Amino acid sequence: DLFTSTADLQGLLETEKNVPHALLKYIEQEEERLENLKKLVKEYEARNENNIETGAADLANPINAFLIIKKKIFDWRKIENEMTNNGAEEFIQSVADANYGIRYPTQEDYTGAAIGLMRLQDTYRLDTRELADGKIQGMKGNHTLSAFDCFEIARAAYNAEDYYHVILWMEEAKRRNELESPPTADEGDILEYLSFAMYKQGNLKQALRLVEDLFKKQPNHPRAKGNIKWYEDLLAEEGVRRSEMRKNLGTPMNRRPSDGMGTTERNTYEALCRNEIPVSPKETVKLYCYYKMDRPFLRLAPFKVEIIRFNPMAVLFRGVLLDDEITAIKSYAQPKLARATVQNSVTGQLETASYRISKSAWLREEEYPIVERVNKRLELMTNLDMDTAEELQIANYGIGGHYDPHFDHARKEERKAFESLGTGNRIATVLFYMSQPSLGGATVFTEVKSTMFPSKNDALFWYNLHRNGEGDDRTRHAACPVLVGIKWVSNKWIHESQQEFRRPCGLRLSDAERYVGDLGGPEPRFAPNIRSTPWTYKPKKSNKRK
Ligand SMILES: O=C(O)CCC(=O)C(=O)O
Ligand SMILES: [Fe+2]
Repeated sequence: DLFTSTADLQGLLETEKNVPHALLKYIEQEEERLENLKKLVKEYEARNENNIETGAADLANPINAFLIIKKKIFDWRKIENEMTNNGAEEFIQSVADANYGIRYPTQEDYTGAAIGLMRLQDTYRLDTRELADGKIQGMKGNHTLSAFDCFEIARAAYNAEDYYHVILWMEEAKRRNELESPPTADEGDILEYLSFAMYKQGNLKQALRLVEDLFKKQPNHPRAKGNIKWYEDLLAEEGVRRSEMRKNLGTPMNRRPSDGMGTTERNTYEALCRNEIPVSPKETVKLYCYYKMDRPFLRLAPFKVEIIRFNPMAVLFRGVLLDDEITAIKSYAQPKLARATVQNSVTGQLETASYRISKSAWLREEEYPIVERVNKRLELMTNLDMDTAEELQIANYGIGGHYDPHFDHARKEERKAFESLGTGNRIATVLFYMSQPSLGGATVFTEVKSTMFPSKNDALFWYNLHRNGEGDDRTRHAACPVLVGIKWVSNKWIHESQQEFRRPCGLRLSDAERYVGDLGGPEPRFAPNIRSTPWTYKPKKSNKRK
């Protein structure tokens, strides 16, 4: 599929160049075929003149008759072959085939793109008309949607039984269709879909009015008349008197359907995506940045660390991936991009899901020296052991691409997760931002309510587990849909095993880092972060001992 990744969509534009060439080749083939057919016509014409005279006599002999039949069959097959063998199928296949260098969108891409647009509309509260005008948060694009485009978006919603969006987009289709000359959509179809969606959303009177409008315009419509009666009967059942059925329509109800997410979480998630939830100055005043120099190498090349949140701690490493490294990593990942999967919490199996729309690829350090270099850097950044970490994952989001709120770590009930890796749970996450979308695409934490907009070259880091090994559910987070622009990220999921001395266990839930690699040394806010104090066991002094 193409809609799940903008990187692949870009490929579509580039490979479109090949279409004229392929079409020309097909036309040449067709011309040759028609020439052959013309030759066959000539042959037949010549033969017929002889045959008609001698043919009748030949038929008397059964052997001759048999041979004539046989010959006719073979002749006819030749014609049939020449006629049907027009290579169109092969041509279509070659165009649809990625091997030819052209990947053509499928119906699924079309639907996926439409659903992505509706997700953007919901998350960022975009007005349907403005969106159709190509306006996004005041920015004017250079394309607008026709009535037919709106109709198609509405139909994608209809197929997903999402009548909320059917109403929004069919109404827009209707409005545009009335302004267009000639109209691009079929008015009858719009009215029929719209009236059905009105009925589904609990607006019987509106449904009746629309279907009557349809009947007025198309008295021979196969369903209009029957539907009028149907809606009238339903209204009567609800105790509406006949004289009232066409009065007091009011504004139609149109409630957004609930998806898998709870309403509260969804509201928080979307508000965070719009960056509408302010952080208290009481919290922000405590934040600071420092140079991480707690490893010998870092004395020469310190990392710039910004603490962006305490409890649970998250930091941003500034400028840890160079532009050239990003370009290289993207190019390695591009041919490997595949639709991102999620783990089924019951079976542990990987599957695709509409709540995660992106494409991703894994890069092995054995294969790419740059990836090896990044892994080494990750060790210096986090002070954690990278031998047990997962390979570097690269992700590119598509139209309205997003990832609904989730945990990176496995929760207690998800026993099967990471079982095959044998390296324990995901202790920490590093998220490199490899591009900066113009609008949207933030990483948001729905429990602690923080929003982080991607900034290219930087990396976000947080611990997923408490020091006692339990999952820290305050790390629940999501990737907001990309509104305008392109989003590339890269994740490193670091695991528990082999961190025994890197991040020693804490006994209480409250044992928490105040900075990256905190082993109990002074806070970098007050002292240079030049040495990680080795972890030592210090028993509490007992009062009783003398
Ligand atoms: O892309 C993002 O902002 C977050 C991605 C993420 O949470 C994930 O891939 O697990
Ligand atoms: Fe995540």
